Amino acid sequence: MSELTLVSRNTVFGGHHERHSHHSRSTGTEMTFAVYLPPRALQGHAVPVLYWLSGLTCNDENFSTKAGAQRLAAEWGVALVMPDTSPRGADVPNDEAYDLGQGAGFYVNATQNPWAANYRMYDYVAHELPALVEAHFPVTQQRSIFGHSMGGHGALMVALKNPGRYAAVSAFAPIVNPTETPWGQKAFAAYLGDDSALWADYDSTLLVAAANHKLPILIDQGDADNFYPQQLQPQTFVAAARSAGFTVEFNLRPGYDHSYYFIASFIDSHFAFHADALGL
Ligand SMILES: N[C@@H](CCC(=O)N[C@@H](CSC=O)C(=O)NCC(=O)O)C(=O)O
Repeated sequence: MSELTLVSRNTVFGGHHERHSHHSRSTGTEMTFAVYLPPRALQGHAVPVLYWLSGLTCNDENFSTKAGAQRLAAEWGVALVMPDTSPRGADVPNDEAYDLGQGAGFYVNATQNPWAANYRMYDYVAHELPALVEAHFPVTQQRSIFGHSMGGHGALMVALKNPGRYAAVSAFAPIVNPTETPWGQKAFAAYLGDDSALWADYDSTLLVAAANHKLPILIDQGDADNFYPQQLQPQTFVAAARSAGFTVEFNLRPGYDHSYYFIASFIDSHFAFHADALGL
């Protein structure tokens, strides 16, 4: 278990918003993540954890500073964990495009060079980070997960691949079918190779059809999102999930785009959804 180095701590809504760095055995790099500990945790109670996965170009700070989530985490008494979206560093492979390389790890374990050595974000967010969080902070083993865009893909995919680990999953404008849409096809070809049959293991729309554990799912999508429907296609996932017997709430939000303004507008309902699933 790696040691944590405290990077910063801010008091917000009576809790602590902390950034920590540590050596990751998954990525072989120094990783930074943020955790929000609500007042209830600071008072000595173990609290459930809500994991947030961000989208392309983000690190742990986008959601921390733009979504308004700490007020809700304080009110509901849940910890929030916000990882980076890729390994980083001068020695870590990168690409000049915003949708590949640093800031664009797609939450997969890369098998192709030059990415394979460091781009193991599936192992990081699904296994290493939860173990680290549960060892270092006053949290229970109750978990839930949500995310945005590339992080919405990550949240749905990680939840579906780990039955019973998460109480619920929700997403804002998720990339639900990366094997069939341009962002996903580009990233999966680079990270996983040209054999598209090997991509299915990370595609939520394909995973949901075969999933036995039916956790509740919530998806919000803005209809003024400039990446909708070309990159996102949430209705494809919703149809597959409902056919497989999942309960899915899907909201198409008139006038909303892909930004954190959209996320901030509906973050309350995502917290209420996860709180209900966590029995809060
Ligand atoms: N720079 C790109 C668009 C990048 C972008 O919109 N990133 C989104 C996530 S998109 C899917 O994963 C984001 O969350 N950005 C960070 C923010 O704080 O808004 C372009 O120009 O098209």
